[in-house]
Amino acid sequence: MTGEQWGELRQRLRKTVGQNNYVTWIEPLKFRDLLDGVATFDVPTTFLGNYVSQNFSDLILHELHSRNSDVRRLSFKVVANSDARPVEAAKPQPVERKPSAVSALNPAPLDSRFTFDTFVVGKPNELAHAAAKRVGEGGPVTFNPLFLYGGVGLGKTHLMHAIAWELQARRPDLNVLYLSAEQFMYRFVQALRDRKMMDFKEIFRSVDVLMVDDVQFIAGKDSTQEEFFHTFNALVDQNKQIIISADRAPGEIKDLEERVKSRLQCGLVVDLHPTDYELRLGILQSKVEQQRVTYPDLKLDDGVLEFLAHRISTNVRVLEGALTRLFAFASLVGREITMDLTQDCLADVLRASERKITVEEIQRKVSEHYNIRLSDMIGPKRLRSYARPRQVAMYLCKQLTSRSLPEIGRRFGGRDHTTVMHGVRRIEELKQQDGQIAEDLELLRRALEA
Ligand SMILES: Nc1ncnc2c1ncn2[C@@H]1O[C@H](COP(=O)(O)OP(=O)(O)OP(=O)(O)O)[C@@H](O)[C@H]1O
Repeated sequence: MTGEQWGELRQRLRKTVGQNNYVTWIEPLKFRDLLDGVATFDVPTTFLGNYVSQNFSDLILHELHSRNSDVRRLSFKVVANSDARPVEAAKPQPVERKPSAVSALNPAPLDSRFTFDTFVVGKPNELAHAAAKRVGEGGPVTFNPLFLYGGVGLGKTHLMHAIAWELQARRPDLNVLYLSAEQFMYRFVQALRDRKMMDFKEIFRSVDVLMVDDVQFIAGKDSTQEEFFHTFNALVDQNKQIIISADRAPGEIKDLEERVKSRLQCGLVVDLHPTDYELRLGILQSKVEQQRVTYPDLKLDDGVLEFLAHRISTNVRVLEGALTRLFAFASLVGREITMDLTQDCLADVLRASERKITVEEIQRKVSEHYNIRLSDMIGPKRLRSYARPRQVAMYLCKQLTSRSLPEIGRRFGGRDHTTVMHGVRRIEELKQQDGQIAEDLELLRRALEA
């Protein structure tokens, strides 16, 4: 690609993203060069680079590919000051280094923000952090597997990525493969379908470190579990490190075969406990530092962080989102971050965390809204007139409560968490395509948060 071609492409992007987005996000990108399939752009701030990479890189790559460009990845370099720091695209580097068979797997990319440097340690997560650090050193395998578990948004994925980054830096000779259990299953099914099981086995058995996120996903999937079990054993026999995460302890994962459970338990099992006030405050302070890169002059009143750490105790993701919104809002309206502004800007988040919305409330509101009986929503009937409201309710439970998918499943007549996941995804899709559903969701959300 040349600067001129980028100029043309920008004009096409203007049509796709609309004038406002174009002026705010696309116009400031200055094409720098294209090297080894990586197109680099100069950007004025880290924030802009991150935002574009998270929200527009797929679109830009799509446009490039439709023009037969051989750009594989985008990278953004901050040029506001002399020590330009590269900001990698949000979905950038695959973990693996060697151009070996592993690269054919195209596993989950790592998030460049999830490193040990950005992970704040406190009482609730100190053991998990210490164990992850140890594994990240890449020394002799002492516990196998390392099994990390904990509730939603408590940092499991963050720690897994941090281990992978650390290993990549310290031991570039190792083949590190990170993927979600869902991707493991997907690869497995694909290999079966394409009659490429030998390749599949070879790839998985040739890694030095295997990391599987959200392993609860394979519960109830018999043949995937079976294959996972064999892969697991083969790697342990070769003394290769395995790291697993899940939303609960191995023994508590329903529909997981006993032999898999006991395998998972035989290494070091550590949990991430719900955050306490001190940890939340520490995380907020560290996130403020990060926001400072984008908003160096924004004034933050004393007491605001303490207030947020007290009031938002659901999970770290919510806390983080609240802070990002607060900074963006204050900067847009050109005001200091005072307590008043905080309460104004985060009214919905504060309300939601103040008044814990329960699964039962959601079920009741949704059944009233669709005029069906509560028992029909929870019961086994599969008619669309019950199934759709049920999926809407599941979706809202996932969005508005901190319940895990298995927990939600249990409250919907003992359904499997994969049924919930399917329901949630379906509504996510419909929300985009069906105005009526989008409106229903919005109404219900407002009614529940009121
Ligand atoms: N101790 C921490 N320090 C800094 N950031 C944290 C910490 N714990 C969690 N976070 C941040 O909170 C967000 C959610 O974390 P993460 O995705 O790792 O959660 P998870 O446990 O994998 O959740 P899920 O069950 O939803 O997959 C991430 O942006 C992560 O960086």
